[in-house]
Amino acid sequence: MWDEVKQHTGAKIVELLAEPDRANRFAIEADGMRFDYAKTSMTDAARDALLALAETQGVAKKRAEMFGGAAINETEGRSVLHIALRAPEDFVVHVDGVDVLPELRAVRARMAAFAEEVRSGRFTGAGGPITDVVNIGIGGSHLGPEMGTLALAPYHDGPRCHFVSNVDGADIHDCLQALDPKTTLVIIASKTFTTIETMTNAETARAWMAQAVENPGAQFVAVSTAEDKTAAFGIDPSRVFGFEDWVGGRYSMWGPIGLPLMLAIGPERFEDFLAGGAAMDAHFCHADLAVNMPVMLALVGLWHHQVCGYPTRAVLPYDQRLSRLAAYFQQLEMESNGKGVTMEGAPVEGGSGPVVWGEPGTNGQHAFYQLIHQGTQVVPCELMVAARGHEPNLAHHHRLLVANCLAQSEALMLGRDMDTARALMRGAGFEGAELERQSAHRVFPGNRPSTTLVYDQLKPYRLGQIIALYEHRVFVEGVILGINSYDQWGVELGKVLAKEMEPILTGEAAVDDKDGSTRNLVAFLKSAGLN
Ligand SMILES: O=P(O)(O)OC[C@H]1O[C@](O)(CO)[C@@H](O)[C@@H]1O
Repeated sequence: MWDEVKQHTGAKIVELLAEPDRANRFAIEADGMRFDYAKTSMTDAARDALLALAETQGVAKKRAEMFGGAAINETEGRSVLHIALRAPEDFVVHVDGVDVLPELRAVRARMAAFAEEVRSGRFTGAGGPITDVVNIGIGGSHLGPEMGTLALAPYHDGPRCHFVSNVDGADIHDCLQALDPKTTLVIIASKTFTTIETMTNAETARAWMAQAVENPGAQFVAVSTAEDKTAAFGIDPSRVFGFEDWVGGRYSMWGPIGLPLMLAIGPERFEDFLAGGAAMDAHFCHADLAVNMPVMLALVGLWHHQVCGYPTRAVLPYDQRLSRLAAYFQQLEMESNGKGVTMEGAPVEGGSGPVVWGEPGTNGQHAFYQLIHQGTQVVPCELMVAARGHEPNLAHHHRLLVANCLAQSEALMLGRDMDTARALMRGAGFEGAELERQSAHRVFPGNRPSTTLVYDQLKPYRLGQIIALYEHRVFVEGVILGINSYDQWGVELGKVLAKEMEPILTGEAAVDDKDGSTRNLVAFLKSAGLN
């Protein structure tokens, strides 16, 4: 599948950029955002070949199937309809013959009414209006609301929101110790309401609240598809916000899982966030493939990993408030496309999705960028930055941020050759063998690819666009690879073995069946005070 595209590798980015109008022909501007992929080694011929692949692999057909409610998550027999959570008024989609939009809108209206009650102080805890909200969830029931709430901090005018995910007791301990149970609302967010981390933390939170509050259940909210289980936990149905199993966990922040974000920024701004997502959906559905942002972002991703063989990609937002974006994209991309077999069960050609990682700039520049510039493996960088921040009195900070973002992509591309390094070191007084040695350390190979996404400001609408852009990128990559991007069987085995392991630690089950390494680790932990 990749042979034709592979013939087009090896171009020098600076030479490509010297071609007429490359900077415009390898960029897409739509609805207030510009995606620049001119600083990659993708040639016109490579792009044509990749676009041909997108056509033959049926991206447009699959896209229509997804938006039409077909059960494209074939291994679980489910539709994939997170797009319905943010759909415009005139959108209609049926699942098993039922128009799903009215119910989704009814739940959103209930969420909004509840959020307004909490934000206005009409909904009270035992000690008065709610000051703090603790969201207990993990994976898709945690990363989206946490990332989004951090990202949109300038728009917060509701209660403070906190997030607990890890089963490590340190997480919930450190969160709760600063809070007053009488004015705290706890959201238990779990699609299945069975996830061990979330249910363990939920029990701990309930016990914490019961020490100070007569009816702790009254300060609990549940977000789940499993309404029988939320009832069994003792949460009144009026405070349960349900959603359907055709919304994948990592795609769920648009619906009730986004409740903490709605509480923090208010229902109206949450609607702006949804509108941004819907606008990206419209672009994805209607723009030609060659000028379609999610499609081209996906083709750049495939170009770098499956064609050029770069093992990872870095997400580098130049925005401190996007500090959890890389973690969010890690789940979105790696849980979706980290699959070794195609929908038919055959090995994936060219490998599954890459490792995704990153940190906000400029912090990363003083840490791992060394390897990105001079290490021996190429790391394609996905940069993003807003034209302006939210602190007009600190505009000079923001200018520096933007300057660094642009300078990094330039430095990665240009590099520094030996002659330039020699000139530099000669100027510093070196000569002979020492000049050669010192200069070698100051050479940058260059020709390192990056893409840059720019927009005016990180407001709710833009965040919605960015998240939907990456969701559809994952979809397109998955379709071309032939992967089911919407299941996650790879997380199951560890869960099963952890269940077996716990009784071994308490001594209720024997360790003898385990391998020697595990037996020794258990023995050491026990001798070191395992509790
Ligand atoms: O919302 P739940 O059912 O608690 O699941 C949390 C997360 O766990 C996973 O199933 C992985 O273990 C994710 O896909 C999901 O987002």
